[in-house]
Amino acid sequence: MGSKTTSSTTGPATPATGDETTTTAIRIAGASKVYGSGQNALVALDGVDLTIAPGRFVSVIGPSGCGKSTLLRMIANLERPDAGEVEIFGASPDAACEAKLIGFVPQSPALLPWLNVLQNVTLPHRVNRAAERKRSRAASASPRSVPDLEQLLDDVGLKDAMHKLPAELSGGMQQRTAIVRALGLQPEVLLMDEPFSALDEFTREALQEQLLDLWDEIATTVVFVTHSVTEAVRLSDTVVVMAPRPGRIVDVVDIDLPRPRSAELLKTPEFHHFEDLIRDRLQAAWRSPELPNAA
Ligand SMILES: Nc1ncnc2c1ncn2[C@@H]1O[C@H](COP(=O)(O)OP(=O)(O)OP(=O)(O)O)[C@@H](O)[C@H]1O
Repeated sequence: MGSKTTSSTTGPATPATGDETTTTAIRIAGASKVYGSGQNALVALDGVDLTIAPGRFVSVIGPSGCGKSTLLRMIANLERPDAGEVEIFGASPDAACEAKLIGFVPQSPALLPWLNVLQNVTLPHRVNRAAERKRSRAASASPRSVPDLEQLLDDVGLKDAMHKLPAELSGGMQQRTAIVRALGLQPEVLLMDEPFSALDEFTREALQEQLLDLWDEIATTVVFVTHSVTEAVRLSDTVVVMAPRPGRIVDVVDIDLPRPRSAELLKTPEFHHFEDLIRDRLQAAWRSPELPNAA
């Protein structure tokens, strides 16, 4: 059982092959983000370094306003850093989006209300397929294989809801639809911003289990923002702890609990050990002195 402090490399040590692109899924180096200017400048992120190996499940946790979403949005190419670099498999976030390497699941599922579940999850695929057909014709390459989206819906318990509209679904069902929609594009990196925060505890636990099953099947790299210590410990290989004012990483803790992580594991002393550890680190993050504003 181990924890690393103030290191921000997650995953097995990167061998010194010189070819970092194959051993690093996400590399963030010295990334800073300031909103506003002058007296109103707010340093949302200050000199963040983080390296994530392919296939890792990494959660980001920290007090409100510490920059978790900003960090995620930077990886997703929805924000640009004011300083520093972000790379996804050696490419810029722009190029990674263009190459469809990134899937994003926001806090609210954002389904198209006039399409049923199956149509919602297949829509991005149909749009991409048309674009890809054009590309592959030009490059004489074969298009990417299509995942079995109906099977994925079945896997998360939505078989009987495939032809229902979003308005006919519970919050948990809508969020499962959004997850399958993101996974349907077989992203190399799946970014999830508090996807289960609006759900009741039982639904949340069930979805955690289903997400872990899907992750196991699809073997993608996940960055998952959460406020829940239990959720972070259950899901993750690594938990990144952030502090606010300015937003920064203060701790990186490896969760070396066995997998699969069933609901039973949540009751074990080993699990509680990690919960306590992360809670302590979070409390320290709350108490950590405000650093001089770097803006
Ligand atoms: N577009 C924006 N313009 C101005 N300030 C912003 C913007 N986006 C975020 N901020 C500020 O940057 C800081 C970090 O925001 P961010 O949403 O990344 O934090 P967070 O850790 O995800 O918060 P929460 O846990 O409450 O969702 C906050 O103080 C927020 O008010």
